[in-house]
Amino acid sequence: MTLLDVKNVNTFYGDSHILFDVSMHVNENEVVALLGRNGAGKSTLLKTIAGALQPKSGTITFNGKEIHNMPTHMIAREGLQLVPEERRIIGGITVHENLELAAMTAPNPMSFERIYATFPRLDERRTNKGRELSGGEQQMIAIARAMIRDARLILLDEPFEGLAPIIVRDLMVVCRQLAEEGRTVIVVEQNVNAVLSMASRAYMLNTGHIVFSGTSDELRSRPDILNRYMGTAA
Ligand SMILES: Nc1ncnc2c1ncn2[C@@H]1O[C@H](COP(=O)(O)OP(=O)(O)OP(=O)(O)O)[C@@H](O)[C@H]1O
Repeated sequence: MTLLDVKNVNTFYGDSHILFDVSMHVNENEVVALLGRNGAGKSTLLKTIAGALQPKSGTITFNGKEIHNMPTHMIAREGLQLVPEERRIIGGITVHENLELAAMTAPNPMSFERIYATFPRLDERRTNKGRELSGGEQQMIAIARAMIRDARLILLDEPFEGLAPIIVRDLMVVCRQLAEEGRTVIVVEQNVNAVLSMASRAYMLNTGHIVFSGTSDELRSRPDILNRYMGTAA
């Protein structure tokens, strides 16, 4: 079943036209990769889907409901959560308090024990302040907050950026678990190999246009596309 349907979306920053007639869809339980060079419009698309930016035209339907005119907090209540690149962990409070804050605003929060079972590292660091955490641990909290709010669709903006390979491997396992638990994930990443090994399908954005959509296997077999739009062959 289609969970998210983006149709002919055009998004602007002021007079700057950034997304051009972007269409994509995501089925329930899929992990879908969104790829493209720096400045291609990936974050802009995630923000548009999450309601942080309003498209000038086009429609976005989530779980059968039109969401493109809804404010972010209402879209979040519908079960769609953006995990932004900058993570936004609160440094002055503990790991557990960061999670409690997320749970407070959720209609059906997930139990802390399930979160800690998924992230044993956070369990060990429960009483540490946010500012004392490594980049990987901060990313775990950012994903855990979306899980605690019981999001059906999680938008991950460059979750592996700046993280050590061993942490990336752990987070990739978590991303796969999210889909196995019945959640759906869109992941923006520069790390092509990592993201294609998690995602079943991929979209490529270039200067605000979708220039490829297909399965991860199809994209892997097209080094010409990877070279042209990302400057890298997977
Ligand atoms: N707040 C803003 N105001 C004006 N232009 C912006 C703003 N944010 C981004 N842009 C521009 O929009 C275009 C798309 O940016 P976006 O951040 O969506 O790209 P991206 O594919 O996510 O790249 P990156 O990997 O660098 O984050 C770029 O040309 C960028 O300069």
